[in-house]
Amino acid sequence: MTSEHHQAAAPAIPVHILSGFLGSGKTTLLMRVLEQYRAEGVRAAVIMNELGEVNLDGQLVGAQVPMQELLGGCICCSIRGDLGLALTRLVESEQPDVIVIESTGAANPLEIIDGVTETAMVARIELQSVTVVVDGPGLLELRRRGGASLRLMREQVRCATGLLVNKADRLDPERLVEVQQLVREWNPLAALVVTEHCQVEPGLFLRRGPVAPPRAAEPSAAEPPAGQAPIHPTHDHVMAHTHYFRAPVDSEAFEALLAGLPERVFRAKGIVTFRDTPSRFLFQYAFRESDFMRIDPQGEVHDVAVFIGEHFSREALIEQLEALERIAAAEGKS
Ligand SMILES: Nc1nc2c(ncn2[C@@H]2O[C@H](COP(=O)(O)OP(=O)(O)OP(=O)(O)O)[C@@H](O)[C@H]2O)c(=O)[nH]1
Repeated sequence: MTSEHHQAAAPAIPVHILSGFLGSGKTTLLMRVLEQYRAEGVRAAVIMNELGEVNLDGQLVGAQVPMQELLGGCICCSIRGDLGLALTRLVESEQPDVIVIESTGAANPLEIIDGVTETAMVARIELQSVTVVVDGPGLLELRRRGGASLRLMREQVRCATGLLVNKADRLDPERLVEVQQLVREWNPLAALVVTEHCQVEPGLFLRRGPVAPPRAAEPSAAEPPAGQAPIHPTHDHVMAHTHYFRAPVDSEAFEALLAGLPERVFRAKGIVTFRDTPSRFLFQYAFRESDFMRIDPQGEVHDVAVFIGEHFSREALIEQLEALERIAAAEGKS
């Protein structure tokens, strides 16, 4: 029974899930949507889930937007119970007009959909959409390599009610068509737009109002086609390493470290202080592209870097990071 049939009951709060592979542009889209909500006077609340121990993207969300953080694990498994708790807490304390859940890029959206719908039995919420941001060049790279991450990306695409094929600026027209065809093969039903930096028309995604219920496109996840590996996504293979910097580092050496990251590290982000420039930076790295943004963090925020990828050598990375700190310390003394 819908809420209209209950004169006394307040309408359910729409919940939108924002999913997509590591570094695809979820936070970029979230910022746009929050800006839109703000302009329209819609009170939004956000749940952010990060694999690392710190929420760097949370730095970008303004203090006026109520936010619950689920850190150090993935909502679809290790901290799934926390999702229900975070949702009920937001409903009770903030009574927002809308709730957006940004999942980790490693999450299986089916599990999150389950988590939200389970909570909807006890809290006044209603799942309205699952928007998935696809990293265009990243998808082609993963397709070349195959494996568990490709299967996870496919599962995310299958669950979507809305799809953004993002980073179109980094694809030539043929490759862009290739990505669209692949995505359409996996999910023929969802609304699909091609974007650069998640620029979508206002109102296209994460809106209030009914949408088709999320469902996995055929063939179903439970029944993989004969001869194929089961497509139950697993992200046991995805690991995160969090490094807290003990000292400012040299900017060129740091950029060289990012440029030389092994292929298996898909994603890195963090806050760094460089010894050779005056301000602090939020850095982003996804599929070999890096980006630096000057920031002035509120409160006490450590310099930290989170690296996410598939079976990479944690020891080798730690050694490189420590070498960076040692060089900076030695040069500081001389
Ligand atoms: N070239 C290019 N870069 C983009 C585009 N969209 C986003 N980016 C960049 O990609 C990086 C990752 O973007 P985010 O929005 O943080 O991605 P995310 O999916 O939230 O990342 P995780 O939360 O770590 O999984 C940032 O440096 C963005 O500026 C795009 O269309 N083109």
